[in-house]
Amino acid sequence: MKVVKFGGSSLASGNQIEKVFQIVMSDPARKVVVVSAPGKRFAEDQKVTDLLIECAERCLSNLDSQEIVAAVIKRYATIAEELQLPSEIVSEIQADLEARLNGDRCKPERFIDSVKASGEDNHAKLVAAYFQEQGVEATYVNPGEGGLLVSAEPGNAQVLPESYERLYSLRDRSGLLIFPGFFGYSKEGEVFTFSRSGSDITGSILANGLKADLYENFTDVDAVYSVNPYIVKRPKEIKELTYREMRELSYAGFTVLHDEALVPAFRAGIPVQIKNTNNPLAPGTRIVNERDNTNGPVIGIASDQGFCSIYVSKYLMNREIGFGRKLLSILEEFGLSYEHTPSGIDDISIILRENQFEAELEEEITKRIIAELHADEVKFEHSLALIMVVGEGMRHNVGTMAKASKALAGASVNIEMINQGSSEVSMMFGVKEVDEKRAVQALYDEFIASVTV
Ligand SMILES: Nc1ncnc2c1ncn2[C@@H]1O[C@H](COP(=O)(O)OP(=O)(O)O)[C@@H](O)[C@H]1O
Ligand SMILES: N[C@@H](CC(=O)OP(=O)(O)O)C(=O)O
Repeated sequence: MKVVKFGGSSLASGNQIEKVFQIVMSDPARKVVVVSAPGKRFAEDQKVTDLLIECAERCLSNLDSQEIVAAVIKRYATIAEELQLPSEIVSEIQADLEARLNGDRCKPERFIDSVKASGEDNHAKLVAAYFQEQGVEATYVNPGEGGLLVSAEPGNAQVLPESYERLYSLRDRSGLLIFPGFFGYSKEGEVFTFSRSGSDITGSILANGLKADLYENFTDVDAVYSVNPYIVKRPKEIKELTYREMRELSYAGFTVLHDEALVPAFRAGIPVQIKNTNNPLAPGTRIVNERDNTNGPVIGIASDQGFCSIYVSKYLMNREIGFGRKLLSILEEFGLSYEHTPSGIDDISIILRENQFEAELEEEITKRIIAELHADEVKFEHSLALIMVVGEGMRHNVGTMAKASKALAGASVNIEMINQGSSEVSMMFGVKEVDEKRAVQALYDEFIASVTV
């Protein structure tokens, strides 16, 4: 039995949904279909989820949202028309969205989640209606009724462990099950969404809960490429990679799969297959527990922008008990989360996402670190990109770091920081954002383009 998830791009139009129908029907093992909200049909298009967020935020600010509501409804109406579905389905979607927009606004973040979740919820109903029109037994499943319980964290929900057992009973239902991605219900019965792109997480949870043989994730590319195709033209496709490799890569910028979408499948030992809705015969990429190391030390190179570092130095920092804890607790008090902490004898850098900062906060943090930790120097550095070089083979190869540094030097890229992950499957380089593309290309040429598999 297979759980199959289709992303927003795969469900963006009537024509795309027809392809989805053909794919699902071509394999009787495909039992559960997880759907996203309609995504972009072309580069400048807007995702329905983005429209819904804008709509909810306008409502909260008491601004007129009629135009955006109309744009959302138009997306569904166009799809329904293309699929020749009766117009009642669109009226139901409109009534549902209006009810949500007229709902309780006392807790703004929960209000936003309820509106946001309507994108997948209503699309699952529409997709189920289309399958039924084709004479197929297909039922929409509400995540609350189906057993997907999540923590009450708006926009960042986590699955509750008891969900898995509850979801198992979905196996007994007959026909296809059309399940909306991206959200679940708290124990109190309220809607909470995962973080953005979280329909991938729903698919993985369902694969685990239903003990599926395979979790297929259909998107708009033939495979996971060894590097972001927007940075390097026609990069090599990855045939197979491990959960650990993919988790590191998706965390570091391979947006093709949400970085939290691997753990549920991994825990149940279920392979994940990335496939293309627009080219379903392409084999895609398989994510498994172990693979043969046939590709050299590096399998993929991911990068992401928008980081900053706080560099703190103090002579004899290494001998001061509790220095790191005190430093991190200052950040905790400001509600900041950090990504990495490379350190030396007398210094430490803390890498954070830049979007958490405003200029005044920077000043306050600097003052507190100097006053409370008596640091010799505190320095903020902005506009950094992190590049993650990933591969299980790195554990068995000497000299990977030296080769990477040489490649970066050859491209005149200055390395701002280096961090070798304890897992030994990744190596991270911090560079200036302006150098990101050049650095990725140089590393790709060194480790991937030159290797023949
Ligand atoms: N290394 C990579 N391999 C493949 N796709 C990548 C990679 N890095 C980033 N992407 C992007 O991920 C996109 C697919 O993810 P996403 O847009 O979330 O699709 P969906 O709508 O199916 O959820 C691709 O179109 C591509 O632009
Ligand atoms: N629609 C949600 C959830 C999701 O997973 O979407 P997509 O499959 O289009 O990445 C979002 O945009 O965040």
